[in-house]
Amino acid sequence: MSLLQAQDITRRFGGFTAVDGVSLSLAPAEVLGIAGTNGAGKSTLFASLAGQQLPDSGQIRWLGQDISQAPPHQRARAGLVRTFQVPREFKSLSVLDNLLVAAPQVRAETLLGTFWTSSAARQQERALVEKAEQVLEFLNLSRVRDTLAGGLSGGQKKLVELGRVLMLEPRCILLDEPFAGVNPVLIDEISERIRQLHARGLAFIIIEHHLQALKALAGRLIVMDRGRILAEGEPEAVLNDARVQEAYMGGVV
Ligand SMILES: Nc1ncnc2c1ncn2[C@@H]1O[C@H](COP(=O)(O)OP(=O)(O)OP(=O)(O)O)[C@@H](O)[C@H]1O
Repeated sequence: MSLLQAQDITRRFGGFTAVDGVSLSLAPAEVLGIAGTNGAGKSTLFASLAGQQLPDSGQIRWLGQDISQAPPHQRARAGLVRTFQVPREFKSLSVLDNLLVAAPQVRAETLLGTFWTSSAARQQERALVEKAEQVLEFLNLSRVRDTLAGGLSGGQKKLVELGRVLMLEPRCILLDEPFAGVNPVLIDEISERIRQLHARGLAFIIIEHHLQALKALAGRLIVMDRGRILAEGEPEAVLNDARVQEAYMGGVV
């Protein structure tokens, strides 16, 4: 059975159709890449899959269940999460606190240390801090644990964004341009973390303009153009497809 299945997704903004009848399916523990020209509808498709925007028509299934109308937090609780093209870190919170506030059980005031007195609550907080520290270690971010997130580099912010969704223990992560604004060393680092998570059984859909890095990760690639799927299949073959070459500036892929 598919982990995630989207059938005929259409999303309009006024008279403009940003996503036009897109269907895709993702197997458990698969890595699917999505590339495409600017404005092709990739992020809008993600917003429909993750629930930030409801499609005007079409159906989304998660493990066979219809989740088309489910809000983002319900999808996240079921294991489907996304990151954003522009990381949404809390700039004035430390890296550790950024992970803690992403955990579903945490109330903001607990982080500030006010009236959080019962021992069960303290135990829960300790367990969460431990979990966040493990995630930070995995992402090589332990040394910036107490740094304010607003002061991090572009690549580190992308790692924090990944850490925040890992706190939700997902089965599938939708990554929106994980390599945008990231230096080559951190692109390798982020790619390696994705590989490790994939080896542990996580599925990914990755939107990315950095095609070489995407090709190295994805087992299958979809290229979108003007709201539709232009080509789909094995990454090398898709990138060599004449229609794809044409869409990308007449041949420079
Ligand atoms: N909230 C909105 N209101 C109106 N138009 C929108 C809205 N969101 C997206 N669009 C339009 O829908 C189209 C698809 O946008 P989208 O961000 O999904 O493309 P994309 O493939 O992710 O582009 P990029 O690679 O540049 O991030 C664009 O023309 C965009 O201007």
